[in-house]
Amino acid sequence: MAFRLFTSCCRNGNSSLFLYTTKYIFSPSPSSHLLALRKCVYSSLIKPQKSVPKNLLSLLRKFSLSHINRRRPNSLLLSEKKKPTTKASFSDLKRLLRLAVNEKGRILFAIVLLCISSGVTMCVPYFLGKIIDMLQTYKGSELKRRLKQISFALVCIFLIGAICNYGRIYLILSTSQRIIKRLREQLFESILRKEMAFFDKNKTGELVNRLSSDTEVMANSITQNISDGLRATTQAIAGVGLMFYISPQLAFVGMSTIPPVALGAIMFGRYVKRISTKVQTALAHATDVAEERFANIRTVKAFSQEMKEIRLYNKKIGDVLELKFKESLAYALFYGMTGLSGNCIVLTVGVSISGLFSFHLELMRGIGASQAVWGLLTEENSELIQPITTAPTFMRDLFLKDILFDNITFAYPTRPDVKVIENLTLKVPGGKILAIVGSSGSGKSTLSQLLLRFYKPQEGNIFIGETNIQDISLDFLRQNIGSVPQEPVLFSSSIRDNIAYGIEQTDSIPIEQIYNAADRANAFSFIETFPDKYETKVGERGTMISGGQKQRIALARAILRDPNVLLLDEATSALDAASEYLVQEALETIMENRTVIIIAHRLSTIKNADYIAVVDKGKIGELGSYSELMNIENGLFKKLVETQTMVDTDYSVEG
Ligand SMILES: Nc1ncnc2c1ncn2[C@@H]1O[C@H](COP(=O)(O)OP(=O)(O)OP(=O)(O)O)[C@@H](O)[C@H]1O
Repeated sequence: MAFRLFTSCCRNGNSSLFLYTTKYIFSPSPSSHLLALRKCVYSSLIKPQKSVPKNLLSLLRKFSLSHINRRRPNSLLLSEKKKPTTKASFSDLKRLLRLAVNEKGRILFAIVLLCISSGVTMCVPYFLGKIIDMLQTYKGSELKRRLKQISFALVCIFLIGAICNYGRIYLILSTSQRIIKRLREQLFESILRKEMAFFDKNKTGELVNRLSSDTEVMANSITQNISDGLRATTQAIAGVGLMFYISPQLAFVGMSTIPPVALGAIMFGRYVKRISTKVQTALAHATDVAEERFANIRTVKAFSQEMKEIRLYNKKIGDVLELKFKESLAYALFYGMTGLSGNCIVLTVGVSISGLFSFHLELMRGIGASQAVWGLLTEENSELIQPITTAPTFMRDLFLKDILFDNITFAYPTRPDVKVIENLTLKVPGGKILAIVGSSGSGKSTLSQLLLRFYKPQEGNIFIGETNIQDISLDFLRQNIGSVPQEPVLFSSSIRDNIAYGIEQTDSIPIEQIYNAADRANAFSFIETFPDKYETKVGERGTMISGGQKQRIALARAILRDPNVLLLDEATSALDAASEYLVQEALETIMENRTVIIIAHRLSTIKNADYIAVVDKGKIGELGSYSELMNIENGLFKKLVETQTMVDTDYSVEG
């Protein structure tokens, strides 16, 4: 790929890309590889499209994608499977077992320990026989001496067995946890990299359940289960061998029960795999209900809906129980059958053979649980996210240019038939303030989501200067567009961490920069009143501080990144006059020398804007300054103002 890029650069005569690509190919160290790679990507940002041919840009994107994937040698993204299926296949099993490849050293050692401890267990009948022989053969002090000897030998052997067992169990359990950890890391990364549309379609609780429960079932099926299965295998081989040694005829009679039981085990295995997939899905639904209710506990309580929610959760858990009953029935039937066949053979051998069958059953359970996880661990619908680095100033200047929404048509992927935006063209002049107004649901926030590339329009393009935003790397784009949403979300950490959110090296950022951002957002004084100041915990989603304080922390967060483009979504509900004033004052100072797109609900904001765009049914209905729009007889904007949709704030009274 690197060489294709190289030759393409030569062909197109692009000197800077040529230089960077050459650096990448010939640079000796991995860190300079990365640097050269980043330069390649960034160079695509600063070049106007005309000088970087399209084929070269797409090659560059593919190249960086292949690089990102190479960064993850242990990646699980191996399967091309798109949707989870319920059909058992050898590749499912192979894929599940591949999870254990990185742990093969530990697993092999555990197997050696298992062989020793199993050997010890199998020695017991032999030694018991010896003791019985002694009791019959020897008397008095000779018997005592021999018993002492054999007891000492037995204690030593049992001790070795115990140590091996200890080592085996520790290794297997810790290996299982290591696999779970890796699986969860990769699953979390894969989920987080999905496009926004994926999150519209998948529920949070379900994803959380995949992350917590499914991964555990999968890992256990290839660690603990393999250990138990191997123990059963060694014991079965030794037991069957012994049976044939003692009486081949009897052994044949006893073994005749194995084929029907094996057939039954295979059928049960398939059934358990299907049930396991259903159980995990039902559990995911139940987790989703719990997660959503906990997250919105204030609404649940305010509407006194506790009993209804309890009933709903009980119903979901009831579904899980029903499936678990079916699973238990299958297990009970299975163990009943294997127990019966075990009794038909010699008891110990029977137990080992039934252990083998249950190994198969557990493996099927693991495969069942893995179906949805494999579905999530694909590159499908994933965004190419690169680590944030500070871009040079000359590249950031791109974001001072005009922003053009060029003939955009868009429908949300979950509702493809409803065109939220249709043939919309809007130019936001660089360095100016544009207020977007319009009735609720007219598509204002959608425009900001398209600019942040949360979604891709079905038709049309968005340009910054002459560069299509699709040709700008995602991290670079989002790093340079500061966004303050209508309802800012804080994470359950300290105020300091929340302000620094979005800065890659949160710990190394000088505290003065945080103070400065807080000061500019008018948040400094209220933070100082808290006993723990910047280390104050804000609670889950910032529930421990007020709405106005939350907004100012979110503003400080946006200011700290010093973006050239600001996207502000004003809250529709009015804050108290003092908070309103402080937020507004902060906004006015930070809007200077930036391109600002503000989804406006307040008259004061609208009056301060250079331009006002009225969005009406997914199109731009009117565009102009405040006085221009107010002068349009029966105009959309005039009507909006007259019908008091806007929040009019008069700070002179209470501010
Ligand atoms: N994630 C989504 N999936 C499907 N439809 C959506 C999604 N988000 C918004 N919509 C729909 O798109 C339309 C435009 O929504 P948008 O949020 O852009 O409106 P808005 O003008 O910002 O409204 P408001 O002023 O009330 O915030 C609405 O009909 C809304 O229901």
